[in-house]
Amino acid sequence: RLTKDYYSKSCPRFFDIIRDTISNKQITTPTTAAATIRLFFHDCFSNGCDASILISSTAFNTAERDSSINLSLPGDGFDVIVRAKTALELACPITVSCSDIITVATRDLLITVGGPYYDVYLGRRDSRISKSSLLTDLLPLPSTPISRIINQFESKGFTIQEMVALSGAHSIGFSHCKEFVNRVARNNTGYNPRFAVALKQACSNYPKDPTLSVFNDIMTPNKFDNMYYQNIPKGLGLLESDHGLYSDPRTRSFVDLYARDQDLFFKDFAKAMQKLSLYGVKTGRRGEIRRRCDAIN
Ligand code: HEM
Ligand SMILES: [Ca+2]
Repeated sequence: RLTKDYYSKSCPRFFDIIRDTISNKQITTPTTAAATIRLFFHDCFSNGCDASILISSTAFNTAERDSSINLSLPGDGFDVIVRAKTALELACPITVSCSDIITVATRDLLITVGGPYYDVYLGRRDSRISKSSLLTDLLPLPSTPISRIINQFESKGFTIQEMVALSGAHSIGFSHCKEFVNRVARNNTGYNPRFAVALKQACSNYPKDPTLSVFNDIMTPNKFDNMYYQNIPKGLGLLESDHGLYSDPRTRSFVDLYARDQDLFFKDFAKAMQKLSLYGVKTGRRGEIRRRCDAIN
């Protein structure tokens, strides 16, 4: 029911407006791409791509964005969507859904950091609820065992290989020390010993300074490529869940595959992102076109 040309009549400049907004934002704030891709993942993985992640809490409701797992989502991801929505409301009022904006902004930002293109299907409607309490166990943590992560993806229709491909998003962006300091402190973690020392140093002032963070991919941190997979066998995977992909026989061969073949990784990542963008979408009366992305109409 979603179509590629959904806004061609009702908002002909839809794609141009989003592209202008994301380019300006990414040039001034290069962390925007990673921020938005993670925002998209967290929105889609919790009950479908319906922009429920953008809703602000009220006195009566604690929204998804205020659940502990989402507190580290960077403001720049939210900001770029709000900017695009503002521009789109001027051009075509109450026409474009916030969930379609997240989807297209994510695709376009991925390209600005060197990632692959994929077509997006449009016509999503936005959720009318966003509850922190509905998120329990839907999103993976770095400490979640790989078996459980596999289950979380399979229960949403994603194969093990698609899960490994999507994890390649950690080719860009960063993680706060809190997400991996426990692993650094342990023995036999699989870390390259020199990398472990460097991480200890980088996080030495933690938790006095909770903003301390490290690139997910220390080799090419700002470039979307297959370096993430090349790092893992060398003990340079940052999160326990990254390294875990090499410890489990079900995922290990895909890490090796994508480490050898960037074209295949790009092809599979693009396909999996398109599939993720269609997960649990709401159409018709099941959703609405929000006037503002941070509040239900
Ligand atoms: C497979 C299980 C996954 C786990 C356990 C996981 C966990 C995490 C954690 C803990 C961070 C650091 C957040 C912070 O400290 O600010 C992070 C960052 C990130 N994640 Fe994941 N993630 C997973 C899968 C994914 C997927 C499937 C995507 C997208 C398709 C994704 C995209 C990102 C991006 C782009 C960042 C960097 C964010 C930034 O720089 O602002 N992750 N992830
Ligand atoms: Ca990279």
